[in-house]
This record gives sequence, structure tokens and C-alpha cells, in this order.
Amino acid sequence: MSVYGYQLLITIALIFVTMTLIQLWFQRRYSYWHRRKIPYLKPTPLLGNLKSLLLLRTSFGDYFRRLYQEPNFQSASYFGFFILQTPALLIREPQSIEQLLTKQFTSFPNRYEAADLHSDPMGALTLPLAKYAIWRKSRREISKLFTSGHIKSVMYPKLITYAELLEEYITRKIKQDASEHNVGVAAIIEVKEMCALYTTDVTAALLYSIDVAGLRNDGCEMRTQCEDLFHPSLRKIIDFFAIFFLPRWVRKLKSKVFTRKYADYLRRLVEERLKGTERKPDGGDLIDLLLSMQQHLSDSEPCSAWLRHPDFIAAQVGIFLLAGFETSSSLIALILYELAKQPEIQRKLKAEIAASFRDPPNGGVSYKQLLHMPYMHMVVAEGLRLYPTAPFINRECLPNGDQQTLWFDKGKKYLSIPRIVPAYISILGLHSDPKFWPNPQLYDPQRFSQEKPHTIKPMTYLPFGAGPHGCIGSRLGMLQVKLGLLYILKRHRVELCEKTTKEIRFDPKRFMLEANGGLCLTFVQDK
Ligand code: HEM
Repeated sequence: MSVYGYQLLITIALIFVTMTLIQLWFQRRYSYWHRRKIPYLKPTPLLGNLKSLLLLRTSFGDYFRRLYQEPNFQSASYFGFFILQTPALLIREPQSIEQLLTKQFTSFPNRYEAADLHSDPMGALTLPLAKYAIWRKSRREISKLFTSGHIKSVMYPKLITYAELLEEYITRKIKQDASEHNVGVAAIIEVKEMCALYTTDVTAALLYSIDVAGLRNDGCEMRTQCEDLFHPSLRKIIDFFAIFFLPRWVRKLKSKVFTRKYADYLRRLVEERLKGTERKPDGGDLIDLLLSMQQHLSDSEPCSAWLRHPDFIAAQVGIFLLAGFETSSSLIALILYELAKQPEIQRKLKAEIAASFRDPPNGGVSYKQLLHMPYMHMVVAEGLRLYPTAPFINRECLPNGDQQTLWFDKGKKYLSIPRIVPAYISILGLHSDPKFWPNPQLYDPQRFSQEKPHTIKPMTYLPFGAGPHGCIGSRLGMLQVKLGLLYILKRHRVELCEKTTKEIRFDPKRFMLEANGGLCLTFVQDK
């Protein structure tokens, strides 16, 4: 045989050996759950079980709901699946969910998704992504802003101002429409954008003491910056996937949570805000609070250098803006859609709203009154069930030893979660399970009627997550959604129109649940 013949033979042999080794490696990886005798979803080579998500065929919420609804695991309390080659768990059973989120918090102290502190400090310092020591101190401080006393006395009066502006926005659109088409009492409005302007205004005013005037001017820089951040590009999609599903790659890929443009905007916003305003006598806002924390931080505090990092405040400003505006605005829009579909429910809600404005006569609705509007509460609670805008959550197992056992029954061993394996919960899956919610696709506020307080099984309704990592802004979120609906429906009603989508599909490019495309409704002025 010639030299070339030998070389060819060796090359073929090397390719064969390499392919065999790769195949064996994959076999070993994908037998992870089999070896542990844990039921699992069969993976596709290379992609694991992530194919539909990687091809942007489905939204994140739908993806995890489909996992939850996998026909083979309907009676399973949990099962394994693969994020590419990484083993992960879906926890389905409410008691185990409780263990994961609350009872065994010390073994599951972090979310799985992560940014890298060294290459992306601004992303890694944000409250949801910060790891335990930094998260604990930040959460403790920021919680002071969300006490019921602060919300009632400082935030509520400002919220009313912006809810009134929301009502004015609708009146203005109707007037504009009247002059253009001579109709006079109605206008078609794209509600997603309208609600996003409202919640952006609210977040800027309440947390940063800035009036961005988005509702008054039909837009503002803050809104444009957020939209830009979500505008998809290949780089952003890769970063996003790395942060959420492959956090151990973020350093190598230099993935960042915020784009450079958004990060610069946040730095500028904090700088200008600190230059321009004096400290507020009412206890200030998020920026004041964090600045004061940095000034009083002792060197003995774990991670104090990171907590004093120049981007620490901008990081929280950036994430609270996204967490605060997107979830609530999407929810208001989706509830309005359901109310337009079911006029009887809308009529009942409007009757309750009218009664609350009559008592006291000519007065506004007080904080206490708003909290005690039973039908409003039912409408919003059911909206959160059908559309939990943050549709899935996770925790990473970090016990002291190698394995963490979740206990199901007293003394009965249930499931050992290996270290570093992410455990996911599909909130949308739980909320759509007919075992817990009969006829789950029907929007029916009666499910939350006060006459049936004990019918909801614990841990089957988790719109704000649960445990120490649960939503820090849940009270504010509920309040801005309720006040938004109150002022939208005070003098107007919503109806379906020819432009309204027939069926809500969730946007596959958004992490939160959001209707795909525009969501148009007709707003009709009451006689
Ligand atoms: C209807 C509105 C909202 C919904 C449905 C919602 C939902 C959620 C959910 C499901 C989580 C994850 C909880 C977990 O992992 O257990 C979360 C976390 C969080 N939310 Fe909200 N949220 C809303 C409004 C808000 C608002 C108004 C703010 C702030 C102004 C906010 C700030 C946050 C933050 C910072 C976290 C991370 C907390 C931590 O890790 O300690 N959210 N939210």
C-alpha cells in the first residue's frame, strides 16, 4: 500500500474512533436519568429536549406547559429532561414544589440562570440573578420599599395620578378618532402599548422619582430603550439562551444580560437622577435606598465590594424596570381581552367600580377601598391564573453534600436531586391542569369567589412564585393592575373589533407571557 493509502486509512480510523467516542459520550450523558432510575423524556441527540424552543417555534411558557402536560408523565410527580446535554428536572407535584421553594430553601438558594460577575457585573448583580450572599443583603434592603405602609402612603397617591393619565389617554384617543372619522364615542386602541406606557410611567415615578411622561406624549425614551432591548438579534438570542439554560457557558461566550446601549442608558439615568434631586422626606425611592445602603455598608458584610460596585444601583434599576412594567402591562392587556370577550363579567366589574366611586360621593377610590373590591380581586386573580405572565421558575440544587433529598411524606424518601441540577416548575402548566382547575381554558373569575376559599389546593396557584425568592413586587403589581383596570373601565368599556385576534398565542421571542402581535380592542365611552 502506498504512503497515501496508509494516510487515508489512518484518517478514516481516526474519524471512526472520534465518532465512536462522541457517540459514547452522548450515550453516557443521555443515560443520566436512566442510571438514577428516574423517569425521563427521551432526548434528541445534541439538542436534548430543547428543539422546539431553539427553533423559536414556541414561547417559553408554552414549552414548559407542554413538558408539564407530557402524556407519559401525567401521574408522575417529577421527571427528567435534557437542556441540550444538561440533565434537568421538572417538578410537577405540589408538595414537592413546596419543598423546593420554601421548606428546603437552604438547599435551593439560587435560580439556575446566571450571569458572570466578572465579565457582566451589571447582569450578575441584578436581584433575580444575584447569588445567595449578594441576593440576601440586596433583597433585605429593597424589601423596605415594598412594605404595605410605604405602598399605601407613598406609592398609592402617585399611582392614582398615573391611572388618571391612563384614562385621559383613552379619552384623547377617542377624540382623535372622532376628528379623523367623525365617530365620536369610540376608538380602536392597541392595548399592549397603552398598558406598557402606563406601567413604564408608574415604575419610573415610583421607583426612580422620574416623570417620563410616556402616556402624555405617546412614548418616551425609557419605553424605547426597553423595546430596543427586546428587539431580537442572533447575538441576543444566543446570550439569552446561555444565561437561562447554559449558565456555565456565559463566561466563555461573554454573554451579557443587558445590551451595551441599555446599560449605558441605565448608568446615565442613575447619574442624572443623583445629580438632579434632593433626598426625599418620604423615604425615597429605589435609587435613594440603595445609595444609602452602599454608604452604610460595613466592610465585614459578605461581598461588600460587589454591593458597592459602581454598576450595582444601575443593575437594580434595569431589572426592576423590566420586572415591574412587563408582567403587569401584559396582564392588564390580557384581562381586557377576556373582558371584551365576556361582556357579562365586564358589566359586573363596571358596576363594582361605579359603586366604589360613589362611596364617598365625588371622592376617589381609597387604598383600603381598592383592596376590598371583591369582584375586582376575582377578575385579576383569574387573569393571573390563565395568564401567569412569568410562566415558569426554577431553582438550582446547592446542598452541602452531593445530593439533596426532597421529602414527600414524613420520613418517606422521595427524590434525590443531584447537586447543580436545575429543577423547573411550570406555573402555566399547574394553572392549566384540569385536576386543579376544571375547564382550565375558560376565563372564570368565580373560581376565586369568597364563597369557595378552600377549593384551591396549596402550591397549585403560583402567579408570583413562592418562598424567599418569590416576587418582591407582588403587592405593587396587583395594585397597578387593579388601578389600571379601575380607571380604564371607569368611563369606558372594551369590545372586540375586526382587528382583535381570535385566539391568544404567546410571543415565542419573549421570556414573559405576552400576546403575539398587537392586541386591538374598541374602547367605547359610556353614555
Ligand atoms: C402582575 C405582576 C407580576 C407578576 C405576575 C410577577 C411574577 C413574578 C414571578 C413568578 C417571580 C419569580 C418568583 C419565584 O421564583 O418564586 C417574580 C420575581 C420577581 N419580581 Fe415579579 N411579578 C410581577 C410584578 C412585579 C413588580 C411590579 C416588580 C417590581 C417593581 C417585580 C419584581 C420582581 C423581582 C425583582 C423578582 C425577583 C425576586 C428575587 O429573586 O428575590 N415583579 N415575579
